[in-house]
Amino acid sequence: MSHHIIEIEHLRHVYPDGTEALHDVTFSVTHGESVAVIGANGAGKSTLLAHLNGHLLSESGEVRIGHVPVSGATLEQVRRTVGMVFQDPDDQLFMPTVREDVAFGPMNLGITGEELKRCVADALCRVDAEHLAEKAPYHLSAGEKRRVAIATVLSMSPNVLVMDEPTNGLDPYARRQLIGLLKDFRHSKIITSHDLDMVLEVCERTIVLSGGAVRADGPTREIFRDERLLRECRLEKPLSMQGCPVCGG
Ligand SMILES: Nc1ncnc2c1ncn2[C@@H]1O[C@H](COP(=O)(O)OP(=O)(O)OP(=O)(O)O)[C@@H](O)[C@H]1O
Repeated sequence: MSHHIIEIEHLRHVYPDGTEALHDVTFSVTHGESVAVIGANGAGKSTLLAHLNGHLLSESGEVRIGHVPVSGATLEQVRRTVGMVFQDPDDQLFMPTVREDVAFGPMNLGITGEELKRCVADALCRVDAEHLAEKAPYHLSAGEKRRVAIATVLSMSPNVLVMDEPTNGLDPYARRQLIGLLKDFRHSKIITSHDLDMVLEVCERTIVLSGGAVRADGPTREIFRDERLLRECRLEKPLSMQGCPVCGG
């Protein structure tokens, strides 16, 4: 049996207007791995993530979750395994209250009664949002919305967590909390972000996309030490690796 939870082979994506957003992308992710996908604006990160739970379907190439090829026929099975947190929390929250939003996923999986209550309470607790349970999602601050959006995914206990720009809009305290949460999540995770300091802390492996293609794939610290690669892909070293601007150390 393959030890890969995600396998992507020769994936290409062309949008209806002819933009080739992904070009021959191939990589796999093993159980428990934390992988960052980084790249400049327009590099293809969100397009790649959308293929992992079938929001976009491949016309050319293949995406497999476990042994299951992602296709129209396998969407339900795939989405039980892959929990996706979107870049914009408003795409994830649509019920009258936070509690109902967090309960929506597990209810669809057939969970009811006390078990459902436990799932919801546990997910809200993990993102420190129990006090928001009865609030309307559209009344929440940007950071609160993001935490609740994460809870809607955690409540389904996914084996793979996929997050598009998870630290966007978070204040430093909430960002720090989120980093703790991500480090505690023991299953596989794939994260896109321009917050390269968070990437350095959370992900042991980094894939660099440039112009829709995989430009590099390796240990995060090695990728960030490669100044030429970063320059060519319009990226910058994380601040924590840039040394002290005063003493040069
Ligand atoms: N619906 C669409 N129709 C046409 N082109 C699109 C569409 N969505 C994205 N693109 C194009 O596909 C390419 C990749 O976009 P994508 O959103 O995947 O990049 P990204 O790396 O996530 O960028 P960012 O860091 O800005 O979020 C870009 O050239 C973008 O203009």
